[in-house]
Amino acid sequence: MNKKDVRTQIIEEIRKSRTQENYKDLYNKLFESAEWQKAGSVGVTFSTEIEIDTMPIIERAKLEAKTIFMPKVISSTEMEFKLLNDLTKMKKSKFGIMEPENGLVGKINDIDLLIVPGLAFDVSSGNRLGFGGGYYDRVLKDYSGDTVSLSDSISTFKKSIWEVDDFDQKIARIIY
Ligand SMILES: Nc1nc2c(c(=O)[nH]1)N(C=O)[C@@H](CNc1ccc(C(=O)N[C@@H](CCC(=O)O)C(=O)O)cc1)CN2
Ligand SMILES: Nc1ncnc2c1ncn2[C@@H]1O[C@H](COP(=O)(O)OP(=O)(O)OP(=O)(O)O)[C@@H](O)[C@H]1O
Repeated sequence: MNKKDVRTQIIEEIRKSRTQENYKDLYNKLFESAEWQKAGSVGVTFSTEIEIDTMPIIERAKLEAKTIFMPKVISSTEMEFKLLNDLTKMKKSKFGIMEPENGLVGKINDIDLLIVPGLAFDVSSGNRLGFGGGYYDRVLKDYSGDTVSLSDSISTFKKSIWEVDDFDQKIARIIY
């Protein structure tokens, strides 16, 4: 199937049947992972209502005094990762995503662990289907740190049902 159709199908499924599945296991697996434990800095999004809530991850990172970076879209192809702290002002983007408005911009390879959002994951290959901006594909191309994604039952596939492109970047560890 083409990516667009798979996105539409998955978003529809999430809208009708994600009953705030119990994500505690996913968070716990993340916090127990070696990638998380050794990360001094993490890159994490501010989740939208159709995504797995990232607030527990942000809170835990704060508690563990990790440096937190959050993406902000700056053009149709680029996003930057801004340092998140008590001085950060958040603002809703035109795509409806809360993003940091101010703050230092981090270099991508200063981030030890990127928690990568997505709509669908092929857990056998690490292939990921995102929301269609290609933002993470571009970032991950030049990124050498660890990557983790959390995937609930709707988003988890044993094999990609979408067509995988050459520019698609794999996720090193999918927690599901
Ligand atoms: N919570 C969260 N934040 C995130 C991401 C994410 O997946 N989740 N991103 C992950 O990359 C980046 C933003 N991703 C975006 C992906 C697509 C479009 C976009 O162009 N949307 C168009 C429809 C495009 C299409 O249909 O192909 C639109 O809404 O009009 C915007 C932002 C950074 N922040
Ligand atoms: N490395 C790259 N260089 C140039 N263009 C790219 C690159 N990676 C992706 N793109 C472009 O981005 C567009 C969207 O890609 P794709 O549909 O795979 O996004 P996605 O991975 O689902 O989105 P996201 O990463 O934002 O969550 C594609 O049309 C592709 O042309």
